Amino acid sequence: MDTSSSSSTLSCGPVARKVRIGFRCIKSTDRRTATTADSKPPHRYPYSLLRRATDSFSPSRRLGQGGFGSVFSGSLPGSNKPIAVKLMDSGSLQGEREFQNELFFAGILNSPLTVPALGFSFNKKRRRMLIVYELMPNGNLQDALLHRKCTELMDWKNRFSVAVDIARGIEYLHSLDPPVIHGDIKPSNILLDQYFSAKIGDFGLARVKSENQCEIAVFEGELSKPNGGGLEVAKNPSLPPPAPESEIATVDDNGSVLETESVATTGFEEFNVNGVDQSPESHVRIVISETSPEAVSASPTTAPAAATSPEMNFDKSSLDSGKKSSNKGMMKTLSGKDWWWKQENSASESGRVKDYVMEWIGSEIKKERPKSDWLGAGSSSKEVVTKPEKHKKHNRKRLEWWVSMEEEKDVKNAKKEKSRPAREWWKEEYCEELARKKKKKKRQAGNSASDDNYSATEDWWPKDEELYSERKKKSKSRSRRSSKSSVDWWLDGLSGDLWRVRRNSYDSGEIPKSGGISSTPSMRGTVCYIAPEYGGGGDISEKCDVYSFGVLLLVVVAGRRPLQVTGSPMSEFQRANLISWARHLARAGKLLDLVDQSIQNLDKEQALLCITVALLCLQKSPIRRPSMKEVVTMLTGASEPPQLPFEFSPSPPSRFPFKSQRKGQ
Ligand SMILES: Nc1ncnc2c1ncn2[C@@H]1O[C@H](COP(=O)(O)OP(=O)(O)OP(=O)(O)O)[C@@H](O)[C@H]1O
Repeated sequence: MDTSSSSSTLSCGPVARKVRIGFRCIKSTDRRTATTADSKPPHRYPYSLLRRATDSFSPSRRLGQGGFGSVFSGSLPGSNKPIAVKLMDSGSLQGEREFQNELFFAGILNSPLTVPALGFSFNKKRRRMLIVYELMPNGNLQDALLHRKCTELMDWKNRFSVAVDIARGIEYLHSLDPPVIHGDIKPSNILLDQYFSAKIGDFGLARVKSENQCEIAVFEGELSKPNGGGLEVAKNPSLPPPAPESEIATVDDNGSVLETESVATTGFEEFNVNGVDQSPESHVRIVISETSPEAVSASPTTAPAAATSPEMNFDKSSLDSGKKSSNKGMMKTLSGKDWWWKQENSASESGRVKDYVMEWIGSEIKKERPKSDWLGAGSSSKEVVTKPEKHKKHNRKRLEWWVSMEEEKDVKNAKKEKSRPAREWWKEEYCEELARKKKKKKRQAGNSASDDNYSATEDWWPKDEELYSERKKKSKSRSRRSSKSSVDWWLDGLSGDLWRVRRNSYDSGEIPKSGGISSTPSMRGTVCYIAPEYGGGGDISEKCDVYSFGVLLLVVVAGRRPLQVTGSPMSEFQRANLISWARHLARAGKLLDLVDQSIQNLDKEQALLCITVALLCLQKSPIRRPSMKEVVTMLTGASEPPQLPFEFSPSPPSRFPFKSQRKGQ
């Protein structure tokens, strides 16, 4: 593996510590190879051993609380390697599913950029599930940066290094085939080792990109022109176009078909929804790629959708060969990491993950499984069963045990979510527009507020009709909220039941805690970090992680939460929403105002670069966001970031949203 890192001794802080400040140079391909080669099934530890190792899960050893339980520090007898034991509380089906998910990914991921998992344990009697990780001595980034304010992280070089580590980590996940989407990128899921190197953790909500998911690729400028030629012109204005399916098969070295790929092209107007402009240079290509059955099974909630094979137009010319070959390699990677399914054949003693999950949920699955299951066994759909299809079916059958009782509910929930209208109120980028219109109306009505500051602020926080009506419906909660200010109400909207996402006050800011528990059923992601399209019930894609990374990058640079209401004067109030604030500063040409004042040895250029990259990642339209690969090249200086979109270009002070429009006209 091509891994190199440089270290230097940090002069700040009470004790000089060795902190890595260089960048590891790990190519994606190297990582994949390394992952395959080093991969070992997680070890199954006796429950009693882990209980002893953590002093019976002593509160004094508690490192933190997550969505499905607590994490404890400990040490195994005869080993000087400290461990972190994640203990799932009993009785939570959601937690159970996340646990299985996390364990699955713990087994297939093996990179210096992710938190290393050592094994797992299970106690049937107590209904306890445990995952054992290497202990990350510097805890999570949220805590280190915002609570403990570690001196190490007050040095710009280290902070920037953390940002690059995270970007590389996500890039690594996306570079796998099929790509792994983390789905919950946020500072508390980033853990710091003894050198303050950042590693991605908590794969409870991670997903392998599903079979039918659209991979949206946008190429801009040079990138948009394959072979330096002209733009590909969209042929199919609608998605999915009714046409016979065409496929490309990816074969392994022995000539066996590993996967097939159906491809379609479409016009960018397809994505030109919600008034998002597409630059003339942009175009969109949609690749509908099939993943392996293993991948489908790893993604319980997305799998049902994957069962229905879409009929897509196929445009061979639009397939780039690089993609095909990389797919081939990556498919092999996943197959090579097939320990999960192959454990039956292994001579391994107690490390039978499958057995243990069978033990845990097997009988319940039999009881609860629907007759026509989406994994293929009871499929009634008309299909010509080709050899590879047969092979797939066989695999699918083998994986049936993966289905948990919650699946059916999830499918229903997902359908409901999709039929719901997009949350208008999330469209922060249009807040300004709204604010302008409202102001104009007010003025026309002769109600121009005497206090400019007040009216600006009021407009700045969007009032959403939908939220308003939902609020009306919920009379109980309304009466509780009535005593709060409008901002409290808005914050409640963010954290509350309108989005069924993981909630974590710890991450987003001032949202009230609910006993420290951050998980809620169904949808994924954490408020403030979740991409708007996903919150609206859209498909999860790599671009969701890109968005979350954008928020995280701003948090790293600004040293504050994405939502922070201090209760101080109106001027503070305007900065409460970090994303909006960053956008406003971009327009005002004052991006550096966002930078954490406590940072030492600031490299202004790098800081500007980070904010610029963050704003690119935070574009509402997923297709306009850069890929993580592009993010890494920009952050490491291997490529120049493109110009910020027009709406972020500095404009005369009159356009600054918090000042009177009239003055500027
Ligand atoms: N390997 C580890 N080493 C050190 N601390 C850890 C480790 N794993 C987890 N922790 C600590 O335990 C906390 C809880 O972790 P967990 O992944 O369960 O939940 P979370 O990410 O904080 O919350 P959520 O479930 O909402 O995503 C983390 O924030 C971190 O502080």
